[in-house]
Amino acid sequence: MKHKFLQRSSSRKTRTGTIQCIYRSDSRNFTGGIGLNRTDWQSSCAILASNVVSQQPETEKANNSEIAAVNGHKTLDLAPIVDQNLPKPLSLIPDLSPAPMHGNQLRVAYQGVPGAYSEAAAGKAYPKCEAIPCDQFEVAFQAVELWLADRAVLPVENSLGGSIHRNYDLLLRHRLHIVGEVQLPVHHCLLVLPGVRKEYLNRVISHPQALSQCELTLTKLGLNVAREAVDDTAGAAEFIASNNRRDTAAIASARAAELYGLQILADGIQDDLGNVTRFVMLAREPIIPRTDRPFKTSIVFAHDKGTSVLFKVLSAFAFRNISLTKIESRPHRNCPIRCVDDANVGTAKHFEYMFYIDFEASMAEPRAQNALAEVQEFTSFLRVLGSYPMDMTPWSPRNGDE
Ligand SMILES: O=C(O)C(=O)Cc1ccccc1
Repeated sequence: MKHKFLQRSSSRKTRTGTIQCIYRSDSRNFTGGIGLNRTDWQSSCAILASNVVSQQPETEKANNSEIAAVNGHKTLDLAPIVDQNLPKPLSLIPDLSPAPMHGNQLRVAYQGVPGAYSEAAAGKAYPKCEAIPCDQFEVAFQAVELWLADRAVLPVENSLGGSIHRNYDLLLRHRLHIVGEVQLPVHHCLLVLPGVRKEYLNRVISHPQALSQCELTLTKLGLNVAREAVDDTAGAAEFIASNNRRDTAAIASARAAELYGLQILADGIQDDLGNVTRFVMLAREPIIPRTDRPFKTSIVFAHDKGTSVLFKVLSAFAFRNISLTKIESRPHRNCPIRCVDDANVGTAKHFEYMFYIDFEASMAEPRAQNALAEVQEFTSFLRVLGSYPMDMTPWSPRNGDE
């Protein structure tokens, strides 16, 4: 895996001819998508498939590697990198010069600097990829939208900390498709400059998820010092090294210690051995759903009014024996509050929500198509975020630690 840098841009490339989302024609307030009056899920899939094949032949190749990678036990194949050679993350894209050609190597944008867990997730999903560090998630999304990268990798949930809500919001704001997932066991270390002892420390810095995943252990270690959140774990390690901070420790990976010349003061400091983060892989085009291996599908929906909508939606899956692996609600950004007039009582305010559901079926399966056709009946907005192979990697506490 090699590195290069991307910068942020305020411009966007216009996209044409692909189905971004499928929702009812009476949906409003949402951009990005082609409305279909009455969903024919079979033909939608066929359209998706023909778009993929005709517009982007490279996707076929990537599909195969996507499917192979999530089912295999691949480890990151990274040669040690000298500090000065480490790339600085993309922050601003000053112009829209065309992306350099990289032959067949898949370019995967991630948020953070080398040594971040997202980089490890990119390596697990696409073992021979070129990982491209970006300073923000927005930049990683833009990198794909502007063809500077082929995939973006996004952490969405953690077994200890739960959903990473901001990233769910990003999925909705952008038009990328989920084309894969990886579950990465996360093994945190406490990193300091060589020779630094616990007693010298007055601050621990890291990504907010890492800080919350290690809270109890830090307290047990007697580290009742200030916690400070930074953008990514490896960035915290880099900060200590480049600023020679002998009063600060970082929570990051062993690989970050190696890359930035830090010492591991404590190893495996996550509060739970089974600390796993789930990442999704995003692409400009969806992959063709298949039925010959376990697939998962992610959807997001909203509803205008009506009672028991959630119950009805859940029953559409339950009646077809489709298991849900996730359900999450987020306040509705475009329409966060609903006022209900009641002549006697006045005006009541209700929060409005977007619901995210992951279910264990492929959009190529009639039962999934039928379930979504039914869900569409009860909802004002429905978007398929992606149908993709499930990460079936057998898991044990030390398997695949980064
Ligand atoms: O900061 C990183 O290294 C990330 O990739 C985000 C993250 C942080 C903590 C656990 C998993 C992912």
